[in-house]
Amino acid sequence: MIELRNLTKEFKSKKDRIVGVDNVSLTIQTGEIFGIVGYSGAGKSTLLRCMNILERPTSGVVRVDGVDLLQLSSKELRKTRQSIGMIFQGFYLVSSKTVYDNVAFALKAAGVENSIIRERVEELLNLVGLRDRINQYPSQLSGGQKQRVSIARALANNPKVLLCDEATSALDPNTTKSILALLKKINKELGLTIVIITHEMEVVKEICHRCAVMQDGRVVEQGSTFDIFSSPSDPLTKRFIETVLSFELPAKLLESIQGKLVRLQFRGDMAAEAVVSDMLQSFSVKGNILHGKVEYIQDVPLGIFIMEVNGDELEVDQALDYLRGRVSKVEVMDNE
Ligand SMILES: Nc1ncnc2c1ncn2[C@@H]1O[C@H](COP(=O)(O)OP(=O)(O)OP(=O)(O)O)[C@@H](O)[C@H]1O
Repeated sequence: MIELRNLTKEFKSKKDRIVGVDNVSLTIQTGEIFGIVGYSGAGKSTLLRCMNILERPTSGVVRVDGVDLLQLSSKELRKTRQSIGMIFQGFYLVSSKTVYDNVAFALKAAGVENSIIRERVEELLNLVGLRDRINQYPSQLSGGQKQRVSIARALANNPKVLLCDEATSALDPNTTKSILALLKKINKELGLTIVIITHEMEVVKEICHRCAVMQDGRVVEQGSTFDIFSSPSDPLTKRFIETVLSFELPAKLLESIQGKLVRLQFRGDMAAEAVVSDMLQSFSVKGNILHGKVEYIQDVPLGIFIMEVNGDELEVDQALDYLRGRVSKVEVMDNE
């Protein structure tokens, strides 16, 4: 478990005082994948780097598995850091070393006996699907393959936690998916706690069990990924969600709308069509579905439909009240 209590990090120069992280408290459970999202400058990297004291907080508490990292001596901290692996957007592989040596380096640095290093490196490269590249150099690998090597290196000393600093931001969408699938696999197979910082909500949707949204050094909202996607409350969170769940209706279509434009949200596996057809049978209104999709958030379906409802105003309001009783959210949209 990672516990951050009232964590603040200030950067001071002669002229300025910048607050990178501002009084953040978070608890990340053992074995979960936790996402931290925010725009550039929100404080994500600083917060992540405070989790292994690469950045020393100005105040607050950082506890990993009950150990207060700020109370450790430098030697104890170096030892503890071996249980916290980290990967980065820029991979940081040593270009003059082979894949084997890049991974073996982490084991040698931790004082692992030479006799078992080869076997361990092969095991790690099998895990990340790169056993056949063992003698190649980083320049001979694609971005996704380089990130796989850096994951193998980060896992070399059996960490309990893996911190990922924008690990997929330099990769194309397909490669991003494959790296996220690998992170999901190691989370499941090794029970590893993973913390991911990203500015892409798609990454959170894909693999995070829970997430926090950051702005100006503060956490503005946190919760389960499904709850954050289905009921975001902070305006910034809403903006992030729209990057994944937005519906653009053509201007021409919006102009032609006579009735009320309504957004229905279905949680889980409620049958959207059945609810709408029941409504049409029970009230003398006309309904027309204009857009809709079902997104899977952590394997739970979240359905969103946009429809026009036409008819006598009172009848339309009653029909919408009926919908409110059957689906998780009904919003009347502005069609200007
Ligand atoms: N070493 C530093 N010295 C001074 N200010 C810093 C330092 N590191 C970060 N900051 C400042 O702290 C704030 C948070 O930066 P941080 O890099 O943590 O944000 P971020 O959300 O990770 O953004 P990005 O994705 O662009 O890295 C910013 O205002 C940044 O300029």
